[in-house]
Amino acid sequence: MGEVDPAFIQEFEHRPKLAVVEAQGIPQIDLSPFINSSPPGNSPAIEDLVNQVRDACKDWGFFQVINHGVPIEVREKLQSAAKRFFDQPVEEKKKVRRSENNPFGYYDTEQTKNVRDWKEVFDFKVEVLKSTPASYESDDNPTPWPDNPPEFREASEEYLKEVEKLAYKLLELISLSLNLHANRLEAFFSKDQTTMFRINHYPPCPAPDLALGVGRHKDAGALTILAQDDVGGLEVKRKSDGEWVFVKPTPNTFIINIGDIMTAWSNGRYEGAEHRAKVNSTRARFSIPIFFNPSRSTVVEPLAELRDEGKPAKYESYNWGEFLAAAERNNFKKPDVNTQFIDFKK
Ligand SMILES: O=C(O)CCC(=O)C(=O)O
Ligand SMILES: [Fe+2]
Repeated sequence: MGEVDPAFIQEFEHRPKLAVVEAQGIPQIDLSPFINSSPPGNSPAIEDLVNQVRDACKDWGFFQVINHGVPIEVREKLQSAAKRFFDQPVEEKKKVRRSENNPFGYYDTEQTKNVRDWKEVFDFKVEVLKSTPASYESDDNPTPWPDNPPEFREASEEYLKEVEKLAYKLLELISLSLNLHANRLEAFFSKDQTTMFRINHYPPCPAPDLALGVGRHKDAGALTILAQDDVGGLEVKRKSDGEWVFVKPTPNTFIINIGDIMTAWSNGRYEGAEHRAKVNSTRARFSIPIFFNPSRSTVVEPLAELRDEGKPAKYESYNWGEFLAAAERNNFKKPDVNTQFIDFKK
């Protein structure tokens, strides 16, 4: 990306510190009791796991998981395909670029809060069997799959299949942690889900003290499952003191964070945390988030079981399909003028 264009420079208060705060990092949770038993019973191990998930969602909005059931080979295959794709000349990558009519594909001019991000991305559509026509805007845009590397599509689809299983397990755990039935959230995802799969590539940056790979933000969806490589750069804003905390890369873990939809469903019991990605001057970094999102027709609102007279709804209802359509439109033209989740806070 060459020298640092002023469009990448963060305002002074948002510039990253190069020193790393690592103490008291996000919780690490071992999913083995839940992954290995199907259906999971009511054992003390499960109860303990559910308690850990509840604490992590409340205190951090973020956690890491180990023994998550996703085979390492599937992840490695995608990581090497992604590297081969992004290693190509930019003209090659632009053959599959995002366009005004199709929000999927390659993109290298993303902004967060009106400042350019030092990254390039490839966004995939998660194909689902359509049982009903989408109610808001067509979502008929297929992913513009690149010819090279030839294994890119297969590696992506295999990875998605495995991570989706993990996502459903996490939805069950989160439901249990909110004292809901394990399957309470599943129906929101069962048809026309709008899950989005992204590969972020952060090239080395000559000014890692001025720019960010991704500026501070919260994820708008329900749940994000992120794989990061061994370079490191993700920072989470710790709720207890507002400090930016580095998420140390740990091999074969996934980073889970709750998004704004979960904040609304839980009626504020859980709240997604701000996070950002730093860059560095020597090593390129990759991260692969899957934004696990419900169907377009979902009306997002605090779940009935989690509101009553003592705890009235803290958020207005909103239509996810409309929200997403506005975000997709604005993202191409003028980022960050779209409706924000915070607008729905009562
Ligand atoms: O690269 C990372 O670690 C974070 C990426 C991220 O937050 C996002 O793509 O929403
Ligand atoms: Fe994010």
